[in-house]
Amino acid sequence: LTAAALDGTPYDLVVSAGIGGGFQPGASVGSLVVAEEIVAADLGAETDDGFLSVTELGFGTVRHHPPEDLVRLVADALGARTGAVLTVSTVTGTAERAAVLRERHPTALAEAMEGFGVAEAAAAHGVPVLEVRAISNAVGPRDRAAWRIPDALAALTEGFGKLVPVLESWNRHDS
Ligand SMILES: O=C(O)c1cccc(C(=O)CC[C@H]2O[C@@H](n3cnc4c(=O)[nH]cnc43)[C@H](O)[C@@H]2O)c1
Repeated sequence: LTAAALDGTPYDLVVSAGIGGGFQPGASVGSLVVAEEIVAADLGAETDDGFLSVTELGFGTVRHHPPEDLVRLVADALGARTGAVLTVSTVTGTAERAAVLRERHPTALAEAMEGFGVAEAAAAHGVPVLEVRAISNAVGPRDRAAWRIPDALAALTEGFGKLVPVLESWNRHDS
């Protein structure tokens, strides 16, 4: 982003894409999710009164919002669901942790590990961001053998084929 800006050829859009865990039953394995919100779900502090996000602690943000019109257009083109995509630094591996995340983020459809960092970089450059996740596994008790990474990557590849015309015709100033 910095090099492109310095070159005088800045990007119009940043896309964070990859596989992710899906909260059930909303995001089944093999489906696609487009983020309405990109949320840093574990950035903050544990206290006697529970988890406090950095925003609640008085600094920073834990949410970025992709352009609403673009999210709708992309989700329609891909046949994807839309919801919050959580960024976590530890892959959820228990039903208890999944329930905590669901309670804190009722609109969450997926979790992954990169989206918030990518969105922070995009925001620092004033560039809009989009996050697309192909669901490779259910969020919950760890069952590595049940991850379907090739299927998810195939779904993502197919989705990207449909994404190009949408991105090419999108005018960010419509949003
Ligand atoms: O647990 C393992 O043995 C293991 C082996 C290979 C890769 C991993 C990963 O955790 C890959 C993380 C990678 O995939 C995204 N991802 C996919 N599913 C999830 C999830 O349920 N929760 C968080 N991240 C997930 C993530 O964005 C990374 O790019 C583990």
